[in-house]
Amino acid sequence: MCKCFFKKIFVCVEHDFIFTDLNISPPWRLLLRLSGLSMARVLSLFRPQPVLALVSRFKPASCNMSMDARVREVFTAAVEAVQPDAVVRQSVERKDDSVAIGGRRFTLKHNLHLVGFGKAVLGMAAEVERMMGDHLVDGVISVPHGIQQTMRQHGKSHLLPKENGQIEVMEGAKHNLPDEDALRAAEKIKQLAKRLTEKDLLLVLISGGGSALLPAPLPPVSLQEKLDVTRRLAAAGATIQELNTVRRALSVLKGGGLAKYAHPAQVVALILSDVIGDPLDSIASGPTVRSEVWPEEILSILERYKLLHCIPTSVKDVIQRQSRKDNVDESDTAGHVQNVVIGSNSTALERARFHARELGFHPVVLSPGVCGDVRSVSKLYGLLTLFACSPVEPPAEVAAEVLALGPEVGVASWDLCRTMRELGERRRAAAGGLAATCLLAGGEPTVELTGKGRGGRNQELALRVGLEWRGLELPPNGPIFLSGGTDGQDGPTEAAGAVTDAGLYAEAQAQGLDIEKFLINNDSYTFFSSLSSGKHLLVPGLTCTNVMDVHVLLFPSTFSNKG
Ligand SMILES: Nc1ncnc2c1ncn2[C@@H]1O[C@H](COP(=O)(O)OP(=O)(O)OP(=O)(O)O)[C@@H](O)[C@H]1O
Ligand SMILES: O=C(O)[C@H](O)CO
Repeated sequence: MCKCFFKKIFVCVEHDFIFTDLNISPPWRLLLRLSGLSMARVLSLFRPQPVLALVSRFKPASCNMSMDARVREVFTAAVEAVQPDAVVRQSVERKDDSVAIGGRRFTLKHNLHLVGFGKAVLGMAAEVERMMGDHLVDGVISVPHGIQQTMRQHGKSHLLPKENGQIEVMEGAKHNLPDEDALRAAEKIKQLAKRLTEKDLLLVLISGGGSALLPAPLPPVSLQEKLDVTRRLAAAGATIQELNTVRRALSVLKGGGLAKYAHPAQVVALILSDVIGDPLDSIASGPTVRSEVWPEEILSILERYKLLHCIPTSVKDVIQRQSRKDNVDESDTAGHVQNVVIGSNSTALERARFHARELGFHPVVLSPGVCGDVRSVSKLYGLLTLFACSPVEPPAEVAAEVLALGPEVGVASWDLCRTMRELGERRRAAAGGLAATCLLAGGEPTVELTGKGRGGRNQELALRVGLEWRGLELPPNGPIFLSGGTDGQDGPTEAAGAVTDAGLYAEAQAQGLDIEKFLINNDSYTFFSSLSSGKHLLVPGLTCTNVMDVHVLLFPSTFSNKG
């Protein structure tokens, strides 16, 4: 009886989830509920394209599904939540001749203009066109080289704007580096913004990769000079915040410059975040975010990475000239710019959490901000595995070790304590066995490149977790770990990441593969491709979105077949 009640509540929440996904307003929701239509029918009526993918998510969890299939399903659900069209649908509400975004309503009078830059904006633009195409006057988006063809090949044509519509799609920034094509796109975007009046509404679509797709160096700095500086900084290990602080200082459009050009039009930026903590000024270097440039700050970043002596004079001059560049004028504060984060790693983790529960696992979310070297991160997951799996209470030193790792991996003590407590409670409840639990995290760890092999941070992390598990006494049907990039591409490889189980080390040994040797050469892709015909690789193809990485660690139940 009690179980039935909770099931009903669960189904209601799940249905609300679908309604939100489809952007169906509350009165329609009520009508649809009363009509008794099945959710599959609702899905097919309102959104035929991804119907199969969504319907498949709502099939009951099969007891016969392998752990490998389940961990991959949780990842797929995470990526689905941040599909570019879905995030736009969920945050923009069109009603007659008006649109509500981020709690504000704007009147549409054939006054809508659109610009965008980043790896996910093609699909975002296609959805804006579907929802508001009748009021759209013009649009220019700057997207990665070759992305339209790739999307057609992957059967994702619904994420492409209409061929002869109002949106001009410009491809550039080959290999994620600013180039002449991206420069031309940036100039067109600037010109469009410049033409606007106070009657206009400019939608700015922003996602990861936007910095390289919107280059507009401040004269006399040339594109090549700016590229050289950012490249050297990246190679020296600068963080994305440091990199983009320098980019903002050398750019006409970054750091609020685009919003300044669009003034006095209303500017609304829809942002899909690919930076830990969603700092608005760092995502694509914040072209709609008011920013101040402090020469001392830029110079200290360049000094930190020992680059001060080798930067061109033009760059030095531009930095010194801006004693205090305030890129957005005061009218900005009067509310003509609105920045709205419409999707992030947390959005993906939230859906993953939901789906893990559907599959019968108790979800525990560690943090969406895991960073630091993959060695430290894999050590953390090794230690947390002890909390979930050890037959007796782990010694106090283990908790101390976890807490000591916190600052290195960007996770607060509070989150670590909460996670250890929850894992401990699950273990105690299972009285010496395992309780079906799903540990989730996200972020962007780093790899120190020492070799010349092929790999990526997700595959290397999965491999290192396999190594951490080597010495532990884990049940044969024990934990399974997945690390995957939500963009579908991990480093310069075809895979998004990999899946590791407790038997990985023995499996590699049996096939004559020396894990340590592969790790020294940063050759994780070659390792996983060679092991058991690549069955541990995660290869979803390009996903057309990017909210960094997702980590899923599943512990099965040893008390029922469910695990
Ligand atoms: N052989 C390798 N093994 C492990 N990691 C690698 C290897 N080669 C490159 N990498 C790492 O891959 C990262 C680049 O990967 P990727 O192209 O997925 O970038 P990204 O950060 O996801 O890009 P974006 O933020 O634009 O989506 C770099 O941090 C680099 O250190
Ligand atoms: O484009 C960029 O600057 C990075 O992807 C961070 O948003």
